[in-house]
Amino acid sequence: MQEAHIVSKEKLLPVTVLSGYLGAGKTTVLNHVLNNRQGLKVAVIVNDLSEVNIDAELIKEGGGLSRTEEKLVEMSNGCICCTLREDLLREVERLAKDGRFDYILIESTGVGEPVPVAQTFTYIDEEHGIDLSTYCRLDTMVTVVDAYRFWHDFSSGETLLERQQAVGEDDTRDVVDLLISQIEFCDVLLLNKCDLVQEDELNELEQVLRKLQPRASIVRTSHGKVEPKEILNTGRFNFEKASTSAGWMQELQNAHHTPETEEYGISSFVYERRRPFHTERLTAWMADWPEEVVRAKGILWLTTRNAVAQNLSQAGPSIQIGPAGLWVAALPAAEREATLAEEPELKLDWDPVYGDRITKLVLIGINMDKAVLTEGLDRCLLTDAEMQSNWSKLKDELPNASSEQLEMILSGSEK
Ligand SMILES: Nc1nc2c(ncn2[C@@H]2O[C@H](COP(=O)(O)OP(=O)(O)OP(=O)(O)O)[C@@H](O)[C@H]2O)c(=O)[nH]1
Repeated sequence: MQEAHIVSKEKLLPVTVLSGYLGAGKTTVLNHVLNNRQGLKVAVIVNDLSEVNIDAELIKEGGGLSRTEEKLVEMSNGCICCTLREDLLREVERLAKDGRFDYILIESTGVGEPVPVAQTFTYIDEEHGIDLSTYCRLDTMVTVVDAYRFWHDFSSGETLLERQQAVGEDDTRDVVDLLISQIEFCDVLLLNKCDLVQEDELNELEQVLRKLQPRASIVRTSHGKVEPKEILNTGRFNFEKASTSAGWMQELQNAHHTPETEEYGISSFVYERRRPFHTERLTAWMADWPEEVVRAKGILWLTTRNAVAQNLSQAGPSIQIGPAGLWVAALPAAEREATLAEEPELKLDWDPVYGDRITKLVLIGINMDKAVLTEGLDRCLLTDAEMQSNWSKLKDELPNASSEQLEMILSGSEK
């Protein structure tokens, strides 16, 4: 029988997770905090993809942990966001039940995604019957950004596999997509290695990060020297807020339009149209992606995939398009009515002719010319004459139109 373990909310063990790309300075931050932790008894979990846990060695050498009173848990040969998720659950449960610690600090691998790690603390794991929220609370998600290498990594166009940093053979992520996912889901951004970057460049980078992630506090550090109170016991984590904190999402929901920064020309806007794209023209436009657009994200209406809304996600040179789900307008009548009855808010933005079909794209960039970009995208929309033509003759050379999707498009299309 499972031992009952009920802890009052104030006594829940706080947890801080450090994420950030390889070499950004996570271990350096960890060592600094351990050496300045003001009497807190800390348990540290260090995750390394390889068999040899180098970071754990660096922490032992760092001398910030008391050998008798504290604990260093090494989790090697996998990633706590995927292959070692169960091990993470069990370790955290064990450390919390131990009752000796005031805090758990976790250093994720440089290639780890923060969302699944946060989910581990937020949701009951039905499979293993572990509910970490009865023992501990996720206090702060921290992302360490390497101010010196940021733009190099952001614009490299390389995949993790090409850099031999992938979690496995099927890990097809681009370096930039990983950087973006770490920045867009966090409570605190540590802009580290500031000693290596000019003030002006730092100001610009900070403004870009602020646009990409308006909710997080941004702290500049050199050699990981951060005030522990910036990342411990901040009480900042909130899954709901973190999940919707990305700059593009805030912009899309119109909740938070951060003003343009004149000095560095960093801005954002939403491109919204109730007319589908001519897929070939849009593909050509995207192939020559305007490099002043740093991040674009949103939903596309493509003529050649008229039944399925498409997600577009771009960061630097990485552009991904994939199905987001059927437009409600493409559902058979009975299903459509049922969906509208269930989700009446859909009616608020329902077009009498096109239903929920729409393109809504957030563009974030440096020195963007909104008029030029808007004109460029408008030229990719169907013309009035094309709107009247037979859309099934239009070509679609986007790579991920699987036959299954195309089938849905053909049978679901009302055109
Ligand atoms: N100049 C400079 N070097 C730094 C700074 N922070 C860390 N470093 C160095 O950068 C290198 C990587 O730092 P780590 O702390 O090991 O980075 P990490 O994010 O833990 O790296 P992985 O565990 O490989 O993902 C080390 O050689 C550090 O000494 C900094 O602010 N300035």
